[in-house]
Amino acid sequence: MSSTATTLKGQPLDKAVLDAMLRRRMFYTPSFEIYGGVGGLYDFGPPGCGLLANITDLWRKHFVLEEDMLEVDCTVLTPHEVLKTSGHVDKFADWMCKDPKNGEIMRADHFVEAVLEARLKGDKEARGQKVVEDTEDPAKKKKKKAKSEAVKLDDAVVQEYEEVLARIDNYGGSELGELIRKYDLRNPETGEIPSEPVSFNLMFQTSIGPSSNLAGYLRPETAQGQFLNFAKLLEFNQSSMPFASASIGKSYRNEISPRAGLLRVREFLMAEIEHFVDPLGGKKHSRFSEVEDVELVLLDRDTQLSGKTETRTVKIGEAVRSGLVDNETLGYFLARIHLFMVKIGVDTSKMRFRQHMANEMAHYACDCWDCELHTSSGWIECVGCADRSAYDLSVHAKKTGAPLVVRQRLDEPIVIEEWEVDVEKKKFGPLFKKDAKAVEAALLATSQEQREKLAKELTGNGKVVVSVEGVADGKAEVPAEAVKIEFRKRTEYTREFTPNVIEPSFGIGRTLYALIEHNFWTRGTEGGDEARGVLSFPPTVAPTKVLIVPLSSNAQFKPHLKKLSQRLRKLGVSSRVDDSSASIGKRYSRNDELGTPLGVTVDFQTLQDNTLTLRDRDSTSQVRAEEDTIVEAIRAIVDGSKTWADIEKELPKFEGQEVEVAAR
Ligand SMILES: Nc1ncnc2c1ncn2[C@@H]1O[C@H](COP(=O)(O)OP(=O)(O)OP(=O)(O)O)[C@@H](O)[C@H]1O
Repeated sequence: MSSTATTLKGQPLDKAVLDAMLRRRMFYTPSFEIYGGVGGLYDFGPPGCGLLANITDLWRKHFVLEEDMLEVDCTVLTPHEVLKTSGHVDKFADWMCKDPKNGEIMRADHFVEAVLEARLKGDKEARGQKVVEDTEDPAKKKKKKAKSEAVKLDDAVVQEYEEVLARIDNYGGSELGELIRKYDLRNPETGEIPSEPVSFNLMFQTSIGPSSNLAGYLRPETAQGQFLNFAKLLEFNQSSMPFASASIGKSYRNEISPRAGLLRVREFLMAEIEHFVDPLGGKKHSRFSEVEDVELVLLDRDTQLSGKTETRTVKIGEAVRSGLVDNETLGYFLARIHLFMVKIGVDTSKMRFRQHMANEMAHYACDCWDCELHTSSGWIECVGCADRSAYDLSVHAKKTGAPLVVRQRLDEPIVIEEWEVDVEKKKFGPLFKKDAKAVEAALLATSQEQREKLAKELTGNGKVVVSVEGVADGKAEVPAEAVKIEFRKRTEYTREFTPNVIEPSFGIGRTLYALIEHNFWTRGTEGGDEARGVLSFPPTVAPTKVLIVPLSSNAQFKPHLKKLSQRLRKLGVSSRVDDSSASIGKRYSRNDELGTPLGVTVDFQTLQDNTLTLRDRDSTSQVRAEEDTIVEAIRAIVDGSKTWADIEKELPKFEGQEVEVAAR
């Protein structure tokens, strides 16, 4: 597949034309623009809102309803302690470096990537080879600044650069610093080597309440709220496993250098699923057989490690059987993500699933695949699908002492001999006051080995000393009257385990933008005409489904327009009347740019026989029939039960207005 961006009809994508159209039609617009704007913040206009709402509605139907997921809506404001425990306070960071001359702050990995790519481009130019733009994600890069110079490189150097680029998401701060020094990477703007990369936490910090002593953050993902509600959700689900929770909501990340429109912003809509599964039994999925023949385009870890980006098309059943995808549940969700993307109108030739390399994975993940969509900004991660193992539930349980576990009745009881800790809760309160819970949690989180040692300490010294995070000196002394540690034998009738979590995490804004590019094309460029943009969204996601146009401003058309709008409204089909003075062709063109799939014209013949014309956005062909038939055709197209080709076969073709459209 070529990595240059093309339109739906294979034309080279003119980003400037598309951007101008999106601005003109107010899909989205920089926030606070009249104050100069703030990087990475965007407002959505009417068609953008329609598109967002339809994508999230389809998402809810495809995942939440189809799979009986338990939807929750948790708060954005999150106390420090929660995100400290989850690891975000310490690890949710990118590497940042600074130009010593002009003070410019850059994301270190993006900087290395941009400069190396510019050098490779220069090498190709020097060798007289064709340069293909956008080989990777320039949304991340200082593309404009990293201009290439036609300088030939050694073959070995080219290979080294390519290997670095294939693993660019894999480096830590010191490695990025080493690369900068080793390859003498300079900011093209100033000719300077940037400073050593330092870690920059991406969370927006705030304080909750007037006394400012409860530190908090705007959540960087919706996941934590779902984990903290796990025990209640399990109970809601009658303690039955596996099950999934889901949430749609805003998340916030203080990106170092937001750019490329909606692709890297500081406030964005996420739709996340946490599927809780028993870690024993190979993480099977009961509906895997329904998707095992779905073919996915995969870019695996080993291919990337060898510095390549070749993909292969594999049935997900095969990928799981061969161990390429770790387990059925992960595979099931990759296939379901693929099917969702197809449903909303993503071009499958511009979609791939890329496996994360070991160091690239988030601090909690044990296997991860990204669904990437190709755009004019290269390959963009739109969905991350990670196996987060038991990480989150375990750390929150350890910190709070809350039992974030599943208890299952065993068919055969088992006898267990082990060290047990009994805490005298009544003594703990007066002894440790506000730290009581943390001390208790620390004791209960001890391993069998530690308990054996502590038991000896308790008998020998009449007290134990345990490490407790967040208390003075990081330690607490627990006297023998407050705790018992004994080796006991017991019969278990239930099994207790911490579920593992498979998490598909969607960025709706990125998906929306990629969808726009995948459905964009232009017509009318033949014969020197100005290009007219079209967005060929599937009817289900199109912001407005029907444009209603009267032939002229004649007052006699008004009752028909009103009646038709009301009928469509009753069917739940969104429509807009355009009774402006522009020609019918212009009015249709305007709506082609908004992605409106159908157009109805009310003309003088309507007044006589109640017939209407119905126009298809993509082919511009039209049919004519009586109002009831047209309304039924609209309903069928919008709910997906019929296509335009079906309607064209059923209803008489109409040639009249097309002449006017074409002759504009
Ligand atoms: N700054 C952002 N702007 C828009 N969408 C985002 C942003 N960061 C993440 N997302 C979306 O949220 C999804 C899940 O987030 P995740 O933490 O996996 O992203 P990420 O790996 O940090 O992304 P990236 O590496 O591009 O920064 C991503 O697949 C993406 O669609």
